[in-house]
Amino acid sequence: MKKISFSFGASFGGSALSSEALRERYGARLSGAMDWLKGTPAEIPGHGWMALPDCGAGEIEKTAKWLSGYDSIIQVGIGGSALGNLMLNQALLGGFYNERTKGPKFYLADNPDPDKARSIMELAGSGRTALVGVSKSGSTAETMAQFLWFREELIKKGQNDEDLLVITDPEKGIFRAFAKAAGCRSMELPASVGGRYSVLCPAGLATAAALGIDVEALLRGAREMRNFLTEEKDFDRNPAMKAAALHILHESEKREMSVIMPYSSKMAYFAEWYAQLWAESLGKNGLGTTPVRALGAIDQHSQVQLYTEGPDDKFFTIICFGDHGGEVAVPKVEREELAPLKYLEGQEIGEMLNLEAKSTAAAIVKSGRPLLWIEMERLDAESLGGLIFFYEYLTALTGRAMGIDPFDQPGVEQGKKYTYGLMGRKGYEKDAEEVREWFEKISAEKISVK
Ligand SMILES: O=P(O)(O)OC[C@H]1O[C@](O)(CO)[C@@H](O)[C@@H]1O
Repeated sequence: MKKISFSFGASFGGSALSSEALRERYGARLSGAMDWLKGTPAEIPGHGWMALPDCGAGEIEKTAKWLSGYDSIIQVGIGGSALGNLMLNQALLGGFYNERTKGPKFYLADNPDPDKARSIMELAGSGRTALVGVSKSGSTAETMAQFLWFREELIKKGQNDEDLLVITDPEKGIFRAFAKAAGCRSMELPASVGGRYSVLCPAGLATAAALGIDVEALLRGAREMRNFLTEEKDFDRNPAMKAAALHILHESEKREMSVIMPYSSKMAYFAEWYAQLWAESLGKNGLGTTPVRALGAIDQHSQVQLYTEGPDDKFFTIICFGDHGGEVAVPKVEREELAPLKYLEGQEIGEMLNLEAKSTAAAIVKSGRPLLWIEMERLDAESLGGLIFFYEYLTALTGRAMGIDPFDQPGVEQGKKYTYGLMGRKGYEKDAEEVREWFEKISAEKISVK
């Protein structure tokens, strides 16, 4: 794995605590959380993601080979069953993949949006299409509704259940029952892995491998990061322990937002993926910090005013990349009226992005706000695997040290049940009744403007 470095020099901001006091206050609690994370999935439900880097890519590569024979792949899934794929594809294949590829085109239907679904089907055209359904629970309404619709569309164009792949719990759920009965291809989303921690299992990797992403390298990077983080006991040498302590400290001092701001267009979905991981894992029992996705340099021109002069309620992370690849340099400035732009002459745009990251970090720190600076030598599969594992471990560690379960999501389950009820699913009648009662309250005191 290429180097990933974590710089904590400006991570206290307005907090009066010193590094020594941070270690003293949180060190033992975090060591305890690390010991807890050494448990097994049998002892800790939802803990199976820690073993995923050891699973190997064998079965995934086999399925990927089959998928890559299609003209297009449509994946349906939402939340953890989509964001990991979107993140991997954007970070490692770059923009405009479908326009450039000689292999299958890839479409991900997450939000149930009729316009998007129709457009995907149109773009897939008359070529052969594989439909991949990803759902841990095998029952999420958005995913199941779209799966049923796309399946029907495939049948209309003469395809059948041999063109389906279902990735779901090994035993439970409607999806598994369907895969068994229909005899279609299926892969396991391990029972011990929750959706938002599932990117390094078939849920995230099967279609990624079909598009040419180096899955072995991703897993290798994750493995190296895991081995480092779980073996390094020294608080001052373990970036996950230090970062977890800082997040807890800042939350306790009312810095209740966690801003993540990578400086690369390829990492916009990384911030989305992180937001689910962080919010769904840690937002419990009245605790948690709100993840804020930002993207450099775009958000310099949108949010940085608030970051520097708004309330001191955020802990910032900026992620910067040593090598952006693809040389794009500003040409010679010859026209006289453009002379003030001569300072840009010969400058690399990728380098400009990095200088902007430094400038934004400096401006944030100058305004007294806390900031963690992460630098990745390169954005490749191995390093991304490392960064993914870092964030999964950091999240689990922070949650445990905060005294909450980082692997459940009872608050989202309620909304899912309400939707089932409103859509007439059997067994959820009481939920439907409840949501109607709440909605009476919500829709009172209405002001309509014609
Ligand atoms: O993979 P599933 O079970 O369809 O769930 C999709 C998403 O819905 C949630 O259960 C709730 O939003 C997430 O945890 C999960 O990633």
